[in-house]
This record gives sequence, structure tokens and C-alpha cells, in this order.
Amino acid sequence: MNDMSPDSYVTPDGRTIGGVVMEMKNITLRFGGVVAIKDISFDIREGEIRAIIGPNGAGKSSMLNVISGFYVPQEGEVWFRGSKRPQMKPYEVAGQGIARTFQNIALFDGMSVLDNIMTGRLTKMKTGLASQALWFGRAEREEIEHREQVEKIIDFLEIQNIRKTPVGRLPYGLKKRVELARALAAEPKLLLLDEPMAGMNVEEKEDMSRFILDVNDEFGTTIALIEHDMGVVMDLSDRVVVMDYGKKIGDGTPDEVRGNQAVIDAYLGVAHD
Ligand SMILES: Nc1ncnc2c1ncn2[C@@H]1O[C@H](COP(=O)(O)OP(=O)(O)OP(=O)(O)O)[C@@H](O)[C@H]1O
Repeated sequence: MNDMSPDSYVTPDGRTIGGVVMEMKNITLRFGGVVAIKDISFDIREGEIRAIIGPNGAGKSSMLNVISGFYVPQEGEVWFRGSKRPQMKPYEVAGQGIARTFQNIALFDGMSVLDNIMTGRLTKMKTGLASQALWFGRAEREEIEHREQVEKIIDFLEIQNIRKTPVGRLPYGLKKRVELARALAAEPKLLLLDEPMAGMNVEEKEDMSRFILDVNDEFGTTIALIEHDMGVVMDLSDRVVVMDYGKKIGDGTPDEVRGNQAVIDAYLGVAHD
């Protein structure tokens, strides 16, 4: 567990939530005249499932992109595992142990499920092609390790029967599961999920919810997800940040957020679609 903060606690369902692993401090992000994020602060604790919700255009994707290093905010600081993060490229952020999925599935359609998941190991591969040619033994050992880890994830997410299938042939819900598998292959400390249930039918949503909970429980992975559908995340999350028009209007447990009048007015009470 994290040694930065002693204030860990055990959830009613028996999971241990540790200290703060990521802290967003006074983040402001502008696109020209549009202020997508206005002075928002919140934290993510080790082992928790943290949701960021809000209606269309609230700034959720922008926030996820700040966390994953795709966007650099004009103001504010990002702290990860006790250090202030300097300006970093997304692959450097990934190298710190932050993996993500995308709202619009970003897989290689022509490649098999197995090979797609293997691409998730890239940040962990020490030997490149040249050294594989020169130093076969070590490269082979590494390859075996990567395969073992990938097979473990394939079993865990119950996708053994499609491991050789080209991703392009899979139904939507399974593609999303493969994307989750690829992100897990990086053995992330923090897993970011970009609208993991978007476009799914009820059964696919239930499956995805179960897998998110299982990943968190089995691997202890800290998870931050953004989601438009409030109902879905309320059952999943330990704590929820609510955004509206770039501002944070609520932050707390699902029950606290549900009872927050600003959230009811802005998110539940007023349709923005
Ligand atoms: N690359 C960009 N260039 C210009 N404006 C942008 C860009 N990305 C987001 N915005 C604007 O920033 C605001 C927040 O958008 P963002 O996509 O973060 O919201 P969101 O809550 O994720 O919305 P949705 O639920 O519709 O995906 C919107 O006004 C949007 O038009």
C-alpha cells in the first residue's frame, strides 16, 4: 500500500482504500476562449474507484486527458505518488504506470485479440527488435513473461474463446472488454476508463461493471472513470466528482452526491442534451 498517508480505511464491502495517489490542484484548461476546466481540485486514493461524471460538455474528457498527459493545463498542478508531475508526454505518463481506454475504441481491427492485448505490454518491454536479434535468450525470456501476463488477463476477462479472432469481427461490448484487457496488460497503478459503458446494451453494461469491480478487487488497481450515465457509476464508485460547465459542483460518496442540491439542479434536473 501507499506510505504517503496513514489515513487508509476499509469499505463496507471489505476493500482497503489507501492514501492519496493522485492530486489535481486548481486545474484550469482553456481552448482559446472556451474554458473547459475551471479551477478544479480533487484527489484519487489508492485502491478506490473514482468517477467523474457530468452532462455533455461538462469537461470530463478534458479532465481525463489532463490526467493522462494528453492535455497540459494552463494553470494548476498534477501530483502523482507524492511528486509534482513536470510537463510530460503521454507515453512518459504511461511509463509512470497510468493506462487508459478510449471512448471511441482504439484497437487494431486487423490484429487478433491476443496481439492487441500484447501491444499493452509495450511500455514494459525492455528489449527491442535489434537486441532481440542480438541477445536471443533474454528476449525469449521476456517474451514468455509477457505472454504469461497476457494469458492471465485473457482468463480473467473470460475472452479465451476469442483470443485468435481479429478484433474487427467482434461485437461492440467485447471490443470494449479487449480494450480493458490491453490497458490491464500494462499492469497500471492507475487505470483510466473513458466512458467504459458508452454505447452498450444493458447486459453489456452489467458485464463491464462486474469486470471493473473484479479488476479493482483482484489486482487492487486504482480506477478513475468518466461517465455520462450517472446510474451506472453510482453502484460502482467509492467517490464521485461531478462537473458541469467546466466547474466542480459536487464531490463525495454516491449518496452524498445524490443528495447534493447543486447536482440535482444542474445534472439531474436540467437536460443538457
Ligand atoms: N480540443 C478541443 N478544442 C476546443 N474545444 C474543446 C476541445 N475539447 C473540448 N473542448 C470544449 O471543452 C468543453 C468540455 O468538453 P469535454 O469534451 O471535456 O466535455 P465532456 O464532459 O467530456 O463532454 P461529453 O460528455 O459530451 O464527452 C466543451 O465546451 C468542448 O466543446
